[in-house]
Amino acid sequence: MPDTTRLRTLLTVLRPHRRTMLLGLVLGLAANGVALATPLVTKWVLDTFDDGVDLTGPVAALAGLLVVGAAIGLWQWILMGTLAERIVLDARTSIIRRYFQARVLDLQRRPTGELVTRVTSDTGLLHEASGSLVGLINAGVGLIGTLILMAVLDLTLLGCTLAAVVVVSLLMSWLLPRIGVAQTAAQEAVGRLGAHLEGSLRAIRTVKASRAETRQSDQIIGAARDAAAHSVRAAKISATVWTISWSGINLSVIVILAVGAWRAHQGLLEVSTLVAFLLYVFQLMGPISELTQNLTALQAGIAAAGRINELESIGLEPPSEPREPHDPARSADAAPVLVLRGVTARYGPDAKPAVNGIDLEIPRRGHTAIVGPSGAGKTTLFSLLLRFLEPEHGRILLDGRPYSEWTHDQVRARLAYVEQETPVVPGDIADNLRFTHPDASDEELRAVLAAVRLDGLDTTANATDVSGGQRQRIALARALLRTPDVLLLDEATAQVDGLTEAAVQDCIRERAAVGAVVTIAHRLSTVLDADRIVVLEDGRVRTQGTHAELYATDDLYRRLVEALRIAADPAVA
Ligand SMILES: Nc1ncnc2c1ncn2[C@@H]1O[C@H](COP(=O)(O)OP(=O)(O)OP(=O)(O)O)[C@@H](O)[C@H]1O
Repeated sequence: MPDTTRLRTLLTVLRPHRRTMLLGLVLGLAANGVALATPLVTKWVLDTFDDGVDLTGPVAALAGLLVVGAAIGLWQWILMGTLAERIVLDARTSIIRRYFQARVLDLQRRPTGELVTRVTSDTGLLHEASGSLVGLINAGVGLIGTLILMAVLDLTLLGCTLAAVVVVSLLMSWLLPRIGVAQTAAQEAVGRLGAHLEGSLRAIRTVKASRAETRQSDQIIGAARDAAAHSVRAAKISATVWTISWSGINLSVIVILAVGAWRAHQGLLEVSTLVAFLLYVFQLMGPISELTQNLTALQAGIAAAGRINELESIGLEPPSEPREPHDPARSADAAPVLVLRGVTARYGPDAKPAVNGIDLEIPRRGHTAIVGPSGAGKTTLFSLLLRFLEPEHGRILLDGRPYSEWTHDQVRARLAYVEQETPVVPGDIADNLRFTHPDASDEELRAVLAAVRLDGLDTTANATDVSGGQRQRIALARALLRTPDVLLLDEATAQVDGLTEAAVQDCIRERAAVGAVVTIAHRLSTVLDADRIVVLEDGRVRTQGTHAELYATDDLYRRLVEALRIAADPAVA
């Protein structure tokens, strides 16, 4: 991304705060004015001292300047510090909201850890950058103001100073862009570090069982080393710029002292003027170091803004505009609740269709089981029903109305989904059960826990402290709270205990008596229990019917059932 685009992104982030920045700038300029006046007032004190007149006025002016300067400086510091925090918070808020409005597949395409570092680490860099524009203008004005006042005091001495300023400026324009490059590289390494670390911690059991701890940690530490190496490079360049600037100014102080002393000796310059001039030379260090620091911060901010801007490429789900609410009375009881007509979908423009011309009706009541070989499109079908993925061709209808006439929210409010992996969300078991319906009463929680045979489970326990089977039943209980119209259940492939299997079975049966249940069936008992079975193959509906019909007529179905039978009862093998 070109630097101008990144800079524009940074400016977009800063724009809402322009008023505060303007106030910061005004305060900065006022502080600058006070600082610029101080040497002249000092000269006035010295001159008055020489003349032997009453010193009260000049000294009071000098003291007043110091107090006012300190007060303005303090105000500006707090103002800009608060602004910086607000800008970081705004950036974090907008990214977090964007993540949760994003299309599921767009989000899942990126490593989670990388997405996390954009919120935690990249936004942090905006902190320094937020004040940098104000700082740069302030420092520029301070620099020019100092040079003008130096010109007023003595042109010859100004010549010596300018030589140092020119050398320092050239050096900065050469070295500063390199700091930006190093910082971008460091941030990218931090992103890789986050992605790798998150993935490895998530798979910690596999990592340990594979005795891959050292290999994994070495790889992750490699990313950390990269980040450190790039940051060290940035630090070295900063240090070089800083040291050479300091030395240049120090050298010019010595030259100015020598030239000034000689000129004072010749009677061409008053000693008080030399003192004031030297004070300006020391003050010059302020704007110069401010310029260096702010340019460095700006480079870091531009790098961060660039990385934050990349998140714009994450596609969002269309916003949910309130439309005509669902009227259950209007939907004919006999009509299917969900209908797919010629639905084709793919995961990328060049990918082959994951489902192809699917025609399917889900009756308002009863259990429909989806079976098919791996990669047949079962999960894709669920993603389409849940609107994680949009069809390329064809339509999906809910209560006879196409999905396009419902909001994402309205569709999802009618469905309950139990994932195969059955993840628990952060919090205790009660939080997990109330995840879809936060207002559910304790009574309701007890009822669904009883339904999945987890009565007596301590709902205040941490949700991660439960067994795999319990986790599946908690996920099912969450889906059963407040009776959904359609229960979508992606059955776990892992073997579960008999009690869990029986509990799941009973729940499916009870739900199917009053509503629609669609399962991606991985268990023989689920298939045998279904009212209707849909066989998917290569993204198409191969056939559908009851177990008896399909077993008699379809080979693929027979083979799938045999495989499940062997899995269910290894003794058969
Ligand atoms: N996120 C994805 N990105 C790209 N392609 C995908 C993605 N998910 C699935 N596919 C592809 O879409 C096709 C259908 O996959 P899907 O996951 O729907 O199959 P499935 O029947 O659920 O398989 P399994 O039983 O193994 O879970 C496969 O060819 C798969 O490679």
